[in-house]
Amino acid sequence: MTLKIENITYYYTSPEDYLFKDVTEEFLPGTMYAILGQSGSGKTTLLSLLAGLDTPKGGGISFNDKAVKGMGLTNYRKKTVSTVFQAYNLLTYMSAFQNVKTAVKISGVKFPDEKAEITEALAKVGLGEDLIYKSVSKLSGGQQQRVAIARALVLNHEVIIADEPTGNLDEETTSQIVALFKKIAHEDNKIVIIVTHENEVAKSSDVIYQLKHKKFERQTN
Ligand SMILES: Nc1ncnc2c1ncn2[C@@H]1O[C@H](COP(=O)(O)OP(=O)(O)OP(=O)(O)O)[C@@H](O)[C@H]1O
Repeated sequence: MTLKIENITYYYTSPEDYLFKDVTEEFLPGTMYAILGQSGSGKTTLLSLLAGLDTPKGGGISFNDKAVKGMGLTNYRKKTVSTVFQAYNLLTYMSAFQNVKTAVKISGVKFPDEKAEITEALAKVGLGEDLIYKSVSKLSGGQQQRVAIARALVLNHEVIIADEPTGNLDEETTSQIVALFKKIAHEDNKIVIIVTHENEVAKSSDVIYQLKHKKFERQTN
């Protein structure tokens, strides 16, 4: 299982004004990656390519040696990759359980015992039955981010991508969420890729990519 980017190039307006060019990397299961870089360096752009929300201007992305473009971006998003955002992006008038259930419904996946799958995903992120039926608007920021992570986990996708997932959280909650992502990478053998500007998050990752001067520098912790 590998997610590969091969010679990818991206720019918004003109090719001369590229954000990155000819970047080749391989992302492996069981590994937590952090993407660091200054504001405006292109971290979110790279993530949107890895998440199948956009395609590179040059080069290609493949999963298990199949081109993402060939399988179709929607298909790739539905089957392979789940995304977690800084702002949680939950339906706040619904409970945690309903938020995860909605994601399952949208995906079209049919579980033999849906309730058990949803409850298990929520339990995995540390949310028990006392919390999962409450409106998410009544949960703390850290708990809401856990709901968003459970929503990403329930479909059992191989790639979990997160854009500044701890950006709204305090230090202690950040450590807990980072530990959770690490557990998902190491114990569930997933490819976890996190964009962050926080050194604390980067330090806990297995591999750091630093977007610097339009190039990626790779560093192993
Ligand atoms: N839709 C767009 N059209 C044109 N330029 C864009 C667009 N989206 C982003 N950019 C520009 O591309 C550059 C990279 O943006 P991106 O959001 O990927 O950076 P980032 O490293 O994630 O930044 P931050 O840490 O501030 O979120 C920025 O200069 C930004 O202004």
